[in-house]
Amino acid sequence: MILRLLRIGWVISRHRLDTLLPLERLPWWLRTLLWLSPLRLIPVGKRSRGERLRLALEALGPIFIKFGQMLSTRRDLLPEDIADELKRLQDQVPPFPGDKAVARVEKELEMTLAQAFAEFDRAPLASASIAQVHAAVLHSGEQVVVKIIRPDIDRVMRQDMALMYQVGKLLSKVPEARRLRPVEVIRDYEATLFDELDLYKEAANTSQLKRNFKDSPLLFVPTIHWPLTRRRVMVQERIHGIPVADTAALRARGTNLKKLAERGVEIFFTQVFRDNFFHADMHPGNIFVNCDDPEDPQYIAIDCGIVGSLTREDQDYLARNLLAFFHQDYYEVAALHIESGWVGENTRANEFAAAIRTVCEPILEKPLKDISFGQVLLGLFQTARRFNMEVQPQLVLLQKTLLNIEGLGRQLHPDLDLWSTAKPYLERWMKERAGVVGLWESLKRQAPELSQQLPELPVLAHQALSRMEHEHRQRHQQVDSLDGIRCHLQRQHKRQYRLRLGLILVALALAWQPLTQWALTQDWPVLAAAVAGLALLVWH
Ligand SMILES: Nc1ncnc2c1ncn2[C@@H]1O[C@H](COP(=O)(O)OP(=O)(O)OP(=O)(O)O)[C@@H](O)[C@H]1O
Repeated sequence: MILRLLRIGWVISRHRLDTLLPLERLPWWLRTLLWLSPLRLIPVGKRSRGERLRLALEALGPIFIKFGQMLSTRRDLLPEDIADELKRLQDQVPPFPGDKAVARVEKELEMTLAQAFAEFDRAPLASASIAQVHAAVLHSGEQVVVKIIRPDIDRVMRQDMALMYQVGKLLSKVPEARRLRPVEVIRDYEATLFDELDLYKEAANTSQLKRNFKDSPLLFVPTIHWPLTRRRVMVQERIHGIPVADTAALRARGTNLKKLAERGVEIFFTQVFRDNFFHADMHPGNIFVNCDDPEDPQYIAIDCGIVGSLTREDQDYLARNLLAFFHQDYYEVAALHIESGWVGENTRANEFAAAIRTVCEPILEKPLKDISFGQVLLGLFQTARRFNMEVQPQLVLLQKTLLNIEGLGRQLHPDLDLWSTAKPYLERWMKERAGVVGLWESLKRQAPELSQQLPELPVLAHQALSRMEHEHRQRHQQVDSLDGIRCHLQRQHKRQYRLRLGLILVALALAWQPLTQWALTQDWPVLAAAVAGLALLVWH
């Protein structure tokens, strides 16, 4: 541990990472310490700050490299130049010897290699920072790949994470760095990293994704061989597609690249909205194409270590946000952010809408094919951060995936028009979700809960109505003279009215039986009062 600490200290000094800190904002003791340190004698050199940080992370090994890679996607937290440089981080880790791989497999599976496989290639097919992949053949003759977690990774990871936390804690004492929430970011990273170490999780994600796209012409997911899968070893059907980044090979096969690019977008939206389960590590290394029929190309996805899903509410808000963007209704975007709780409820919607307009208008001015969805979301998150938006890890994951999909799609077909591919999908989804079928589905899902809450229903309905009333009044307070805002509020009011009516009807339907029993035992003045009360509730 001490040795590792010394090494880290040396790497930080050699690359003069101290110059990344805003000296004037540091506490006096740290400033003095840095000023007295012999570190200042090392020349900074001509390299940019981003480049120095990248080189330092590369020198520190896989855990730090992966951390840098994750940070590079957090453009909501990092300056552009550093994020760009971190994107270039490569994890070129030398493979571990085949014998070690075999020993690990035998130990995990508790059987000899010959018992498990008919053939096993000791030379790895691929090697990365966390795992190594070997080709093998099962006794059934089926070709598979065996993914094996690096033998020493647990120890290195525990050590490095402990050190990272120390650095994070130190950074959070510096006011300027505290804004970046270093400890939280490190905690997020740790969770992702531990997830990647657990191949059971990856295997389970893969199975789920496969089920979601069963028999789909859009996406193929290889099968997991569960009897030979453990926490540190995973056996999976071998695929033989063309890497999606190899556009030359795809062209040579006469692949319909436009269709392929559009299918990428469709898969993304299907995963996010239909299945609420999306592959969140969609970099080109994990995507292949089955070109058996070049006019009908099918994606193949591997490495489902990182997946994302949104809450139903976030899913809803996201769809409405995107549609509001299509219609350039910034006030609606702002209102949705407040309604969803993504930004504080005291945010002034009109100010927020103006800020979003400033960011988005220049982007949306461009021809459709040049608009980046991912950039729009990024711009939005950056704006929202100024309005104290809490960082939403799932949304950041989604935005990163969207950027990947977009980048990939445009590489395949530069004229890809993401908006028109996505818009009908979103509109259809919203209609289904808001329509009778959606309402019925949602009622069915909530039936057990509702039946438990039935006796409390009148109280709950009353609370919901009061809350709506309160929100409505609050919004009115925010009204200024802008006509657009008034229109918006009217729309909102109508929507709330419909919702309230719906709520009352649902409450009545569910409580119908006890209500009729109760009504039979009452005198007519009591009944008349109850009917009048209900009428008031609807009319008000
Ligand atoms: N089912 C498979 N069939 C054929 N090749 C595979 C399969 N799974 C993985 N590979 C090969 O192994 C490489 C690494 O696999 P994978 O992405 O799962 O590992 P990883 O350690 O998570 O890598 P990284 O995190 O860098 O993406 C792939 O790029 C691919 O070349």
